[in-house]
Amino acid sequence: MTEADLYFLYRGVYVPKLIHTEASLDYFQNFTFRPQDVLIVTYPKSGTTWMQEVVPLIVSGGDPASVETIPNWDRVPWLEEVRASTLNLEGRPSPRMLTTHFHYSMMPPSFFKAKPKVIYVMRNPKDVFTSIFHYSKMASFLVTPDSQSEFLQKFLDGKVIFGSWFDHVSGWLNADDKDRIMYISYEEMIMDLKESVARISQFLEKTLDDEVISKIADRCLFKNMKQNNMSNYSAVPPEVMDPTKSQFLRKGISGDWKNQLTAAEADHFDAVYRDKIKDVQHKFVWD
Ligand SMILES: Nc1ncnc2c1ncn2[C@@H]1O[C@H](COP(=O)(O)OS(=O)(=O)O)[C@@H](OP(=O)(O)O)[C@H]1O
Repeated sequence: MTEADLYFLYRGVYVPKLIHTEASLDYFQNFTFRPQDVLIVTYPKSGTTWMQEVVPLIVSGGDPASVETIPNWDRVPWLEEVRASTLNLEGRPSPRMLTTHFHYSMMPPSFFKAKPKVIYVMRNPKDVFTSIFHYSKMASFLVTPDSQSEFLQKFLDGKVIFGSWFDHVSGWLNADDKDRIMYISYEEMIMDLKESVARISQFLEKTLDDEVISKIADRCLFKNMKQNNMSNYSAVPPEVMDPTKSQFLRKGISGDWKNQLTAAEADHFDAVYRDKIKDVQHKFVWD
C-alpha cells in the first residue's frame, strides 16, 4: 500500500490514518494545557517509549504501579492520536504526563499560553532511520519500504510519518521559552541512564534519593523494559504489529546504523545532514 492509502497530510506532514483522524487532530488543536503538565516530545523512534517509562516512575517517586498496569499509550498518551479524547485527560490530576510527535510549529495556542514543561528527546538520525525502517516492515499502518535506498531518500526528504527529522529537531531547538524545555538525547541515556534519570527528576523538581534513582534506572534498562508487557507492545494484535517481522523494542542500542547503511548511503546521509543542520546552534552528542 502507498502513502495515499495509509497516510494523510496534516499541516504538511504525513500522519497514519489508522491512529489519527480529523477529530483527533481537532482535539489536539483545542487541547487545554496546564502549566503543571509534563509533555514528552519526540520525532518517532527517538526514545518515546523509554521516556514514557522514566517519567511516570519519577513522578510517582519510584512506585511501579502505573508502569506495571497501564499501557504506555494510556499512561503518557499521544495528544494527536484517536485514543487521547477517550481518556478523560481533562479529569486527570496534575502533573499530567502527555506525549506528542508534532513539530514546534504545529503546537496549539494553549501550549504557548500555559507553558507546560517539555522533555525533548532526540537521537542520532541515522539510528532513527534504521529503527523506522524496521518498524515500517512490522506495522501494518505504515508504508512498507520497497527498498532501503528508496526509503532512505524519503526519510531525507521528510516524506515519511511526521515529516522531516531536520525540521522537527531544528524547530524544537529554536523554540522560545527554552527554560521550560529539557533537551536530552537517546545516546546520553544509553551512556548513563542513572545520571539521565537524576537530571530529569531535577528538571521535574522531584527530589528523589539515590537508591530510588538507581531503581528507576534499573527498571528502565532495555532488557527489563522488554519484559514489561505494558511497555513492549506485546498487547498490540499481530495484524497491526507483526512481531515475526521485527520487534518494537528491537535492539535498543546506539550506532546500529553501522550495520544498516552502506558506506555510500552513510556518506550521502552525512552530506544532507551537514547541509540541513548547518544553521542549528546545538552540539549534538553524535557529532
Ligand atoms: N529502555 C530502552 N533502552 C534503549 N532503547 C529503547 C528502550 N526502550 C525503547 N527503546 C528503543 O527506542 C526505539 C523506539 O523508539 P520510540 O519509542 O520513540 O518509538 S515510537 O516513536 O514511539 O514509535 C527502538 O529502537 P531500535 O531498537 O533501534 O529500533 C527501541 O528499541
